[in-house]
Amino acid sequence: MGIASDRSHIPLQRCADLVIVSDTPKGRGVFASRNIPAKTVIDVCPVLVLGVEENENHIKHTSLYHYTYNWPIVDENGNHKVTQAVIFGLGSIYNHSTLDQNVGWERDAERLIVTYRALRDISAGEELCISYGGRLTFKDADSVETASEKDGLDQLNKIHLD
Ligand SMILES: C[S@@+](CC[C@H](N)C(=O)[O-])C[C@H]1O[C@@H](n2cnc3c(N)ncnc32)[C@H](O)[C@@H]1O
Repeated sequence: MGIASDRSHIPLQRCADLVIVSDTPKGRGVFASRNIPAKTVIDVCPVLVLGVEENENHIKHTSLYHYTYNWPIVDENGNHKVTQAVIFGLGSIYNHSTLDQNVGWERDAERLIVTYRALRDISAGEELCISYGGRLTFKDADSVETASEKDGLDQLNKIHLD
C-alpha cells in the first residue's frame, strides 16, 4: 500500500506566514501576515484525548483545562461520552470570536487530528479566530458593555464604603 493511500499516514499542512502576537486583549493570538483565500487549510493539529476520569479528577483543576476541546468518545461498553482533548501546536492558541470567526475547525476522531480552514477570505493583519461554542470560561474581550451594565457600574463606582 502506497503512503498516499495509507490511512495511518496523515498529511500535515500549515498555511505560511502566520504570526503569534503576544499582547492582544485576549492574550496571545494567531494573526495572518498575508492574505489567505477562503477554504485554505490553515493548520492540521494532532490531539491527545484525555480519559474521562483523568479530565474530571485532574485536568479540570489546572490551567490546561482552558486549552482543551470537547471530544466525543465511545467507551468500552459502547456508550457515547464527551471528554476533553489537548490540541498540540497552534490549535491551542487560536482565540475565540462569537460574531466574527474567520476559521472553522473539524475533528477527525479516528485519526486524532483537528483541521482548521479559512471560512472566508482573510486579510493580512487580521487575527485568526475560531468558535469555542458556548463553553466560555472568561469574559469575552469582544463583548460590548450594554447601557444597563454600564449604568450599574457607574452606580457602583459612586458607592463609597466607610
Ligand atoms: C486556547 S487559549 C488561547 C490562547 C491564549 N490567548 C494564550 O495566550 O495562551 C484560551 C484562552 O485565551 C483567552 N481568550 C480566548 N478568546 C478570548 C476572547 N474572545 N476574549 C477574552 N479572552 C479570550 C482566554 O484567556 C482563554 O482562556
